[in-house]
Amino acid sequence: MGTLDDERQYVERCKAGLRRMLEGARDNVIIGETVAGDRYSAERLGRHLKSLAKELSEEPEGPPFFGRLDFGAGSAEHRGRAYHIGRRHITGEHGGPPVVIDWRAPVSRAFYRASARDPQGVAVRRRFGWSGTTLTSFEDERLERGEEGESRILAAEIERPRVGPMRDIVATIQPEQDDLVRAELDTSICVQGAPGTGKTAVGLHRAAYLLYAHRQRLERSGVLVLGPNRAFLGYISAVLPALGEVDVEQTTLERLLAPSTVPVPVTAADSEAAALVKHDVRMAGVLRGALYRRIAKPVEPVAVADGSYRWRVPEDELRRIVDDTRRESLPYGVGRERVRARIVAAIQRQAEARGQTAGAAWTRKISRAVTPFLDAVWPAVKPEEVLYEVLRGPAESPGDGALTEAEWEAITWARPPRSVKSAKWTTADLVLLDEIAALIERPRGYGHVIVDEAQDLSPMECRAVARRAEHGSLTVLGDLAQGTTPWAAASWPERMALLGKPDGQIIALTTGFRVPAAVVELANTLLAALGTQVPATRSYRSDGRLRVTRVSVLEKGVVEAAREAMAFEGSIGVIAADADVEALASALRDEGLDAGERLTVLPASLAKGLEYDHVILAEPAAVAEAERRGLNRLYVALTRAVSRLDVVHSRPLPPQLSHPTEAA
Ligand SMILES: Nc1ncnc2c1ncn2[C@@H]1O[C@H](COP(=O)(O)OP(=O)(O)OP(=O)(O)O)[C@@H](O)[C@H]1O
Repeated sequence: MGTLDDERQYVERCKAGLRRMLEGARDNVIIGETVAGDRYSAERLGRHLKSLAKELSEEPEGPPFFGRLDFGAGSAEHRGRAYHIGRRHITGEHGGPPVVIDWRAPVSRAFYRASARDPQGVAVRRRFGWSGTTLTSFEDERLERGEEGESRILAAEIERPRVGPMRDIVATIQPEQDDLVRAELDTSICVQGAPGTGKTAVGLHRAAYLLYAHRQRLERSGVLVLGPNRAFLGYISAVLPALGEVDVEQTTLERLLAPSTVPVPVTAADSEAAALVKHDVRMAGVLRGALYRRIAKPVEPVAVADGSYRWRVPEDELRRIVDDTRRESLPYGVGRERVRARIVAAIQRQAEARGQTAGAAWTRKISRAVTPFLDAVWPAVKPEEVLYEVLRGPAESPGDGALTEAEWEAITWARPPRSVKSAKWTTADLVLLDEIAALIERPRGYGHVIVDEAQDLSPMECRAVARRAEHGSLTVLGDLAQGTTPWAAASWPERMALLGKPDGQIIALTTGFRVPAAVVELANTLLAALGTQVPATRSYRSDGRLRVTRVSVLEKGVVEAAREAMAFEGSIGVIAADADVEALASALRDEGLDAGERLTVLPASLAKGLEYDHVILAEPAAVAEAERRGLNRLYVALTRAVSRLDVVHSRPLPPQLSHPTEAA
């Protein structure tokens, strides 16, 4: 079974294996550069090998493995074998079996799933403890003998003070999480989970798993991760590269849509009333109507001069062509070209009937000549031209009845810009422009899309995501209780339908790995007021501290709390209503408690998805009052702490939040 010394020697074998892989990769780069098939494949191969070599050489030297499985008599396939399991596969000596198996390989699954009740052939599961790159300990569970216990190494990992960006959880993925990580590629799933149940972690590990299990398919089609904002993306961006996956596109919906719609950044803002209408799913019908209204009935024949002859396609034939094409429900841009092709074909038939042969050059010439007709009946159009028309307001009658007069009024420009070019667009407009762009030409799709904080997506945003996953699958992550947008989801089945996957499975995660039990208890007192039905959760963490302090001057109280927090290890987040941030930041600065590596002052509106070891939540009442769904925002802010939460308030706590010291 191996002592600690044996295992340390094994670490050396792993290091040697990694060196061999690196040398091999470098040699291959040279070979790849000289063995050129065609230039394209040589370049591709070269790039691939270079990135492998680069990845291997730049990889931070972390522990080469975190676990080991020894299979016993109960396993037909692996009986008597032992495997070390790590973040990446490490090849063995002389073409022998690998010294470390990738955590995503089928055999590694038992590491996460085996239990005393269902040992899955595993005699012993070993977990390793590391201090940096030094192997310090291990723990064994003799599963075939029915031994299984709370792991200290697991508990230490979960309770470790947080610093810096998010880390991977490969060593400690829990069985209910593993189920989701390894769900089939073709299955779309929706994960409802309370704060800190590991939704984000699961989503990122699922991306890594899918790329491993379906590399070829997904390298072609791509994997996309969508997060709520840049701060969040910065926080999660290191996880996938640490797992060896560098080709996953991680972005926000706004950044994904902007380049394909308007090349300029968003410079205008909507009123809440306007945004509500623009994000409503009925806008899809309004936009479709506005686009297709551009198609006109042919009112004269097409006449094309060809040398001394003039070809004619009569009006009724043209009408038939336009009507037939419309019925085919093609994208608008494809429809236009289809009409062109059909007119050219009609002329070609006439030419052939006269004994003329139609070569490629002739066809091109006729195609071009048909353009003025096309421009009249099926004009080429840009998305912004269509939206410009819509936002100038309905011409005579208020559209097709999809919106009420008041709704039209809300979205109509008070002072319409003079031209499309001078129009200023809002973030909601980006979504509308994307909808129109997709009606004109189908957007690029992905093999798999992972959407985090999906409860905040509007119906129109859901459609934008759905389009990108039309031929792929989705992992939807969210928490109905953390919905803070005016259009936040009230139910998952409805959202999954809008996301184009009505049959997606909805699964709940119920164990929290971030927030200590005492803090969860306080946050949960808000749930009743949030009006959402979410499953109860249990916190894995019984440690941690909650302190609620009433002070007379908020800034002073926060400074005091921050000073005390500095005595502990780990990151500190001061979370406040957006309007209070500046004053608090300057008070902290004045006291020499500068925001830096350890301490961050952040507005409640940006706290979603993030976590800090120690959170100081300033004036909950101000957070709750700042917006319509302020209590949901407060729930988010209350659930960011890993070890300690300090609630500092000068005004009474919101009545929906019940805390014993307040009641007393
Ligand atoms: N199996 C696990 N082992 C160790 N740590 C874990 C595990 N699962 C989750 N965590 C940790 O718990 C914390 C919360 O995870 P994560 O951010 O993924 O939760 P979430 O459900 O997305 O939370 P929120 O709803 O607040 O955004 C992270 O620090 C994560 O690394």
